[in-house]
Amino acid sequence: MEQYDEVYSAEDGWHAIREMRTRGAPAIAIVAALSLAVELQSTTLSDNAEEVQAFILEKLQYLVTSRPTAVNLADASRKLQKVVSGAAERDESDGKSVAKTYCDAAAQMLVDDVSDNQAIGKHGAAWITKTAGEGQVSVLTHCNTGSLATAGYGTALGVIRSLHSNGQLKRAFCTETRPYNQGSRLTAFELVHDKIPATLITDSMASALLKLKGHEERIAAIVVGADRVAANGDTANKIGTYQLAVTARFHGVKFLVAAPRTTIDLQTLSGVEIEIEERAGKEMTFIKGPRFDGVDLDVSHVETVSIAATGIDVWNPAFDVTPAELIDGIITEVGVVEKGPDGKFDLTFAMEARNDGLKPVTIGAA
Ligand SMILES: CSC[C@@H](O)[C@@H](O)C(=O)COP(=O)(O)O
Repeated sequence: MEQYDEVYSAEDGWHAIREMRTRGAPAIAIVAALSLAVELQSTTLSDNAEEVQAFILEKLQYLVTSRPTAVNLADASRKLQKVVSGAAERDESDGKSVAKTYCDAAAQMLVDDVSDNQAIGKHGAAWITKTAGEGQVSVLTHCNTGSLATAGYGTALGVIRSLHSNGQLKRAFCTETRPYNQGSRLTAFELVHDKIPATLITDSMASALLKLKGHEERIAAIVVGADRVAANGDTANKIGTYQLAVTARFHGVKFLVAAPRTTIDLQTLSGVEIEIEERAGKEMTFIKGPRFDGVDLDVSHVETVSIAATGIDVWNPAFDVTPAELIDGIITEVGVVEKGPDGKFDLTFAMEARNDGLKPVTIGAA
């Protein structure tokens, strides 16, 4: 079932993010930025440029409080604040022109995210096929990193889309991604929608999949998204990512992180500095689904049912941090960043690389 929620204000955007009606690091940033753009268009604004600037800054600061782990939102807020400050300082500026500059910059973020994802898909697919050699390959992914988590196309799912459109994909495997089931609800939906050959597994089946079917299915890589990549390459992503990286290393399967550079945070030096969001225990102890009368499912009646003993204590971190040492490459829109001879990632180089065609970069094998 597809349903669209309408967002008219920064407050609507904040709630859509906090309540996870929109989620995924890049999508959170874009929805936040656009929610304020919509509000600006329907608000009677002051003619005074500085007053409008102050209004926008206050709303951006509020939006950033919606969820802590994904850095894209803080990054977008910082960039938009800069754009707005520049507009307010221009001699001829007035309130309306400051608001228009904001709205144009927010709309451009949407456009840029889609093209960045397509470039990520292309670089990731090239790296994987070059590393795996002749023939089609399979890939395992976690959580949802597709059109429902970004402005469109997706990051890790963009790599899968790119492999599929090149005729290089044998099969995509996706985890259920407990406790919120982004894999079975969202990734599986996107894979079925795009008619990509795909198989759903529970999170606990990943090691068995690599051991029992890795060879036969030619599972060349586990590719995941990211909510924040620290300067040393440590990566915060959906809970369960870390254990996938451990099992990938044990089974000799490549482990790749696919993320636009808006997800790379050079201010955060390593994973220990990343704040991990803890969510309500009810996400684990209850599940939503159609009413079941013992024989048939009644899809017209969705109900929430308890799947755990009442009273049990629950720990529900939404993300974990995968140490850089377990990551083989970070796929960005300018190329795949590999470790240098010292065994470390140099993400500064990727952040400085240009993607406007003036100074093409090739990082890694892509
Ligand atoms: C391209 S999205 C990358 C990550 O944001 C994604 O894998 C993820 O962890 C999303 O978490 P969520 O809690 O659903 O917002």
